[in-house]
Amino acid sequence: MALMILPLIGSVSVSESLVALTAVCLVYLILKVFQTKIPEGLRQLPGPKPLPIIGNVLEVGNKPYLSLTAMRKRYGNVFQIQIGMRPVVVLSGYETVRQALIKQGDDFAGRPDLHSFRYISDGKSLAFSTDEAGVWRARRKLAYSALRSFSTLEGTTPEYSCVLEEHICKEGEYLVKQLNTVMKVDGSFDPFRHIVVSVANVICGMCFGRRYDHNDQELLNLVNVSDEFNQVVGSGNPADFIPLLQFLPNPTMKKFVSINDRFNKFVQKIVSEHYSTFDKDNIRDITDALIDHCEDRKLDENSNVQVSDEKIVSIVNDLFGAGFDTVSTALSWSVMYLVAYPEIQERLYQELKVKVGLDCTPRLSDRPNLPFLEAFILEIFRHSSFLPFTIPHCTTKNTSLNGYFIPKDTCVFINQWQVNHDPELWKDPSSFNPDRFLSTDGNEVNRLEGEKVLAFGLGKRRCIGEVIARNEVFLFLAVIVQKMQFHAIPGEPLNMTPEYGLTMKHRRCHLRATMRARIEQ
Ligand code: HEM
Repeated sequence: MALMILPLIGSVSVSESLVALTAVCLVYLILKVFQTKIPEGLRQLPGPKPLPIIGNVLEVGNKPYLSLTAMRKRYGNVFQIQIGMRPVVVLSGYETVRQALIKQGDDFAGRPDLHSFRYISDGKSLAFSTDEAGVWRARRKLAYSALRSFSTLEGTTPEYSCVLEEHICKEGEYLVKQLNTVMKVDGSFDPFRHIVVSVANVICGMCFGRRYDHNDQELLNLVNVSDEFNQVVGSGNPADFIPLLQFLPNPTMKKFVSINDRFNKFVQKIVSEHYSTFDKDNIRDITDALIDHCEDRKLDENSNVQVSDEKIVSIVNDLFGAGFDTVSTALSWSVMYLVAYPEIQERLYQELKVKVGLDCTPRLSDRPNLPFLEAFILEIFRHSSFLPFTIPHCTTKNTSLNGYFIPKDTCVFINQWQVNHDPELWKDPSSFNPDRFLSTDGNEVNRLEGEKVLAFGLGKRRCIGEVIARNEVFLFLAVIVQKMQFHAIPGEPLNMTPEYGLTMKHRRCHLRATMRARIEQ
């Protein structure tokens, strides 16, 4: 999940623009009359001058993480742009982002009321909706505790420390077999296509108590839906920024609604099956646990925050949706970097060979013994910054930051990409160098350096799946690097340029892999 917006001006028609022009004049006049006064001692936000209707979209362009990083050089860590008719405050710089999201966390914990957000999970999304603070907090707590209890449950056999480890090890081993088979049949494979099914199976196991075959059409359709979702929201919905367009025919919006509809139907079908087979004495997965919570809550007369059953059960949409796209993207990028840096791939393999051996599958308990793999993962998050922005935030009251006044209900973008490539924070930020995260003897990860990488947001809205995600990326990578060696197809150069979207992905491509021979020991 990430920046949902930033419209491409090309998708607005002439008639839409004319109507919007009239509207903009009216709104401009109204805004002038009611403009909030800047309190004494505070300054007005700096930023580029906006054009009527379109604001600064031309300067922002289709790589906003780069253009907004460049603007920061001119306007500083807190500045304002206008997207369409909506003012947006852009935050950069590690200390400024920490100040806003941690020290002034409550002021910046809201979500903007964007038209398109109303279609995600039928407007009941935990991550995207404008739930009032008490409701959002109660749902977030519930989601967090469901995730925690269903990932730390005991595995089906004592060989696994927990069910999360069991799911990842089994799916990782299955992925290796699958890639080996595809290599034998086709001679190459599309990494994302296979990784996404393996990762989806881990979160499906926890949320729905089921897994899908790598050729299951229902799941593959859903994965494609998520790919389209990413593309549509990445290019933006003009109606989010020029409100009048909400009432006019809008092809982008139509596609967006249909994509969300297909996703919701997939989850809804599984949830209905759970309702009809629900047994209070046999809670099978997160969906059951949420249904059970609705039942228990009805008995709890002291509960002071009212959250509807629908809003409780729909938490599973967020967990499932957020749980596979992000982790698959991280892993798919990791494989691309392995191929781009063969000497790093070899070092990772040697570390696994020495510290874990080649006869047993790696486990979560191996994490402290594999510092180079940990450093590699941190550098993937930093260098790719595949979630260049957090989900947009919104101010919950009139506030100030670094001496600038920011009114209530202002949309706020957090530029994670800028922090991860800030030359004041990182030596030679554009080079891919996992060693930057290792102690001088190479035996330990430098945790303080690691904490500066922004991938999961910070503070009140920080990702609730972070621990699971980090464990998944670690263990999947350990399993596949131990068993396989990845290469580019000779004569086909690797394209590492990210495609802007909800999560930034590499262009779909084909790679090769060979099994590591066990006799190499
Ligand atoms: C590498 C993997 C992942 C990355 C990089 C990531 C990153 C993020 C980011 C940047 C946010 C927004 C933070 C903000 O608005 O300030 C977020 C929110 C969220 N993430 Fe993740 N995430 C990942 C995996 C997961 C997983 C596995 C789950 C669940 C199983 C998950 C569930 C959520 C939820 C529910 C929210 C919304 C929290 C809220 O609005 O209160 N994420 N994530």
